[in-house]
Amino acid sequence: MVPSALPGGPGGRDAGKGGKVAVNEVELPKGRIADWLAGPLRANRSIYVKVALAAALINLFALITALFTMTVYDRVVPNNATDSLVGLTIGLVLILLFDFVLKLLRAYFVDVAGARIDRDIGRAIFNQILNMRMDLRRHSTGGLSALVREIETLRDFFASATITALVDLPFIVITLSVIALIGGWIVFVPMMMVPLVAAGALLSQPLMRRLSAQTLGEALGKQSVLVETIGSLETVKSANAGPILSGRWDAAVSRHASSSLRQRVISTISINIAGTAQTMAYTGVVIYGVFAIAEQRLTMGGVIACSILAGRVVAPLGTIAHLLTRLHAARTAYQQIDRFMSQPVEGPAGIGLGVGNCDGGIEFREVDFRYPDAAELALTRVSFKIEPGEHVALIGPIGSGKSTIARLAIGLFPPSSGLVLVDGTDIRQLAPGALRAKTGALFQDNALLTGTLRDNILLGRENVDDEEMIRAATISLAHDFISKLPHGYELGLSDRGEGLSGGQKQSIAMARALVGRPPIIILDEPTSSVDTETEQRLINNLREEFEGRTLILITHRPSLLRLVDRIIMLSAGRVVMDGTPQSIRDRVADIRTASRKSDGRAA
Ligand SMILES: Nc1ncnc2c1ncn2[C@@H]1O[C@H](COP(=O)(O)OP(=O)(O)OP(=O)(O)O)[C@@H](O)[C@H]1O
Repeated sequence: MVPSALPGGPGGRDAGKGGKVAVNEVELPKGRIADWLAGPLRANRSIYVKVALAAALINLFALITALFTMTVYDRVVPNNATDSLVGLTIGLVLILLFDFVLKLLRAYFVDVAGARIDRDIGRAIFNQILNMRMDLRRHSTGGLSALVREIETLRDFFASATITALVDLPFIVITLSVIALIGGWIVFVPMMMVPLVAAGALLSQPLMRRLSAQTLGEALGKQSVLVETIGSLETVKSANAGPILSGRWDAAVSRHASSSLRQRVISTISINIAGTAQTMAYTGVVIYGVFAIAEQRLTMGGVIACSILAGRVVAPLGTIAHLLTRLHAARTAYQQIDRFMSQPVEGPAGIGLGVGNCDGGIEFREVDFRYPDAAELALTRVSFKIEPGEHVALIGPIGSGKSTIARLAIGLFPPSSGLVLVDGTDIRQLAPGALRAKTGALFQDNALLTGTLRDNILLGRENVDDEEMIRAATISLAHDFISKLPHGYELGLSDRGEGLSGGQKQSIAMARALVGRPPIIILDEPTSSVDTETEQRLINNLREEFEGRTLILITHRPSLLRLVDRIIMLSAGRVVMDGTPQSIRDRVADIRTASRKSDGRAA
């Protein structure tokens, strides 16, 4: 193998602790937003400036409209000055037109920013999922997909009323100043509403924070049940597991419904406090105005302008109260996504080594391995060296660690201790993609993806030509049935290869492992879904195919052992025998004879 420098994934950061659905509050590093969120927000800076500008102008127009009303009542009505009214009306219509256009533009820009945030954060999370270290995986499939959905909560928070509300805040002070200028002490009426609304919003915060975390955790739990059920519908039906899953679903839904109901009640209370305060400010100004007019401290137009402006003071507070209730949902979503995004990705930090000419030598040196959260080691002190071009079978009872070795050999999991080497290089130094490009692997789940048969065979090796695809499919016997299909290799498969039999799926997965002639082939139970006659034909095809390439074959089928020149036998995660098929057979026979003898003596 000739290592070459390749850009690897981002460097590992410390993993946070995560629960499947438990959402705990996490302290964020103060004053710093993570790059995955800060980047998209920064990229939208110019849009936010436009939105802020539009919001500022809209506020200004609101002030002008109030002053227009005052002028009409104080100057036009008493003097019957219809000429001035025409001029004022034309001015107002223009302002209203501007206001209308600006509000449309503001909404449009906010949506554009939202769509970009969605796309950028979504891409970052998807890449993190693709590169995630399997040993750090803590989320169930449903939990993970629910987490991705939380982007919407963040998007809504950052791309909607937030910016407008932030711009509205300084206008509270400006509007209060204008009220004071027009009506003097009357300004205290709307001013008194400010602490009332603020207190309503702030008092609900601790509860909202707790409820947001709880609601999100329960949403993840609900999604887990849903995804698990849909993904295993056939098994669920055949095992008659419907009632159990319905029970789980009902429990998850009612837990989620009850906490989101509580969250909504609290949020509605603080939003209604703001609404009531707005009405109180308006009517308070009118009542105060009656006395002010009587004492000739204020004109009728002044009172009306002040009442309109009083509403403008309290309205943004209402928006902020609403935002504060959403802040916690956004904060919880941010913490959860950040915890996931902070997990180290697979592959070496920074630059990973590429794999040039791969000879195909594989070595396990004193490898211990424990699955995440597992009590027992799945592999204990496993050592073996497979020379380039050697054909090795891994055999042993179920759960003895055969598939685990295959997973470690292609770097899906790093060893807990010890070394896994390919051509003498620790695979933790290799870029995972580069290593897997040199490996053809068939695992037990034979996962096929949505797309054509061609897409599924060429998955990850799109540069391979049709001739090579058909060659691989012919060897795996997939060509036998594909050539009889009306659409042939263009047949579209739906979710997970529905529409194909188990054996057909397996032969497609086998063709995928063989296509492009990778120097290392790993086959985990490659004939578990086929009949003995097909298996025999496959063995004949594969014998020649494996010539000069390294093969790790995991099997319970003795017939497949004809393809290998060495057998490694595992038991309870340890290598118990390692030798040629003949030597293993002899030793097994010796052990059986010895055990029969000792049984006989005991009898
Ligand atoms: N994803 C996982 N998380 C936790 N433990 C696992 C996981 N996969 C396997 N194990 C455990 O690791 C041990 C080895 O499993 P492995 O799949 O390697 O066995 P195997 O020899 O391939 O079995 P089989 O012949 O049934 O395929 C088993 O005890 C199993 O329970």
